[in-house]
Amino acid sequence: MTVSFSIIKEDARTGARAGVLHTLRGDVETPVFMPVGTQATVKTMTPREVWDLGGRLILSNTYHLYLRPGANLIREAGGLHRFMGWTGPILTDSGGFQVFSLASLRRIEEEGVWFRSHIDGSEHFFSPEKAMAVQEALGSDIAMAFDQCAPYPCTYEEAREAMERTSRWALRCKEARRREDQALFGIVQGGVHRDLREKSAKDLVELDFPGYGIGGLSVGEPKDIMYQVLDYTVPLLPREKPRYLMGVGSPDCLLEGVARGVDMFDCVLPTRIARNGTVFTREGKLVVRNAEYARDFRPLDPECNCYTCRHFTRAYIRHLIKANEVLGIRLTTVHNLHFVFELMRNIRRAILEGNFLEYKVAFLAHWNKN
Ligand SMILES: CNc1nc2c(CCNC[C@]34C[C@H]5C[C@H](C[C@H](C5)C3)C4)c3nc(N)[nH]c(=O)c3cc2[nH]1
Ligand SMILES: [Zn+2]
Repeated sequence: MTVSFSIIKEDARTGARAGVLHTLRGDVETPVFMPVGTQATVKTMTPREVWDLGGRLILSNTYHLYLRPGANLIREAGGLHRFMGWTGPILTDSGGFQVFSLASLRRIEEEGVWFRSHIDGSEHFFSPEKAMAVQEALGSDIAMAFDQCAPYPCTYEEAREAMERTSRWALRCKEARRREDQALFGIVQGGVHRDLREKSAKDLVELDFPGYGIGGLSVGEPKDIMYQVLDYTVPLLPREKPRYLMGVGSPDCLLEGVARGVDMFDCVLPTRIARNGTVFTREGKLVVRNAEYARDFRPLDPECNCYTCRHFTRAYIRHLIKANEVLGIRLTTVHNLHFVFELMRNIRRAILEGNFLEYKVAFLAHWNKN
């Protein structure tokens, strides 16, 4: 068995659950936030720093690594874990989302997708079989099925077509599997249409995957629409299997997703906004590069005990960022990753202690204050 999931505690008043994802490279406590390592690195962080901050399961990407440095090179390096020096479990997204969002799309056919690389414009073809071959070359512990994520907004027909193709492609991914040491998760599509989500979940549950991605969300729809879709989609999935809400999210979305029974999340936000000088604090976001912090000698977040907040001030970090000193975005990244990992630790503890609802209400009261 490559990946299995144990539920430790289910919350009495919400859909939240605390669990453990068992992988061949170690156990991961859930709910879990996966930092994103787009090009085989969590930007500006060493693997040791990600681990020490609490990162246990990181996310990398088929599309990017296929284009550069190439799947065969990483296979020759002994796989992605050895290539990037990460000994914990890795989840790779299939490239379905990126091909539709990053590359300049050429043509979608039943067979697969022709696209032009966002790097040099060269032409490529991706299919369920190709996406599985690349993920097997990378050697990730969890591979995501090659899917078609419908844009938002889109017509009912577009959402139906993308969902039905995703179901057919999920079967092809399952049939293309060659590695016994890699788990394959299916991805539920269906846009914001309940009947399409029900059909997608039915198709995928019949294929009996060890875990399920919830795709097609966080694509520009209002948050309350995303929460409504989760309200009726999560219950369609097997209770004993992990649910992964793809591309989510900010602290409020993490709390709302956990409350609806989501176990796994990934988002570029914490690391991406850190690189442009914005950090998470208990009271919401703080843009430390702004002039108002030039003589502010307090830590980024007075309530935070991360390395950055224990040793440096807003004034110093602002100076580094304005001076384009690399240390600046390293310090904001350390803080943001610590903030999100600490949030997930607090969420899990609150579920285990039975006061998750109170924790969620209290956190959001501060977070939405300004
Ligand atoms: C943001 N909203 C959102 N994301 C989504 C993703 C990508 C998840 N993150 C992986 C990713 C995506 C990019 C950026 C980084 C690195 C790498 C390329 C892998 C994270 C999705 N991925 C797939 N396969 N299918 C979806 O429906 C989907 C929907 C999303 N909605
Ligand atoms: Zn901090």
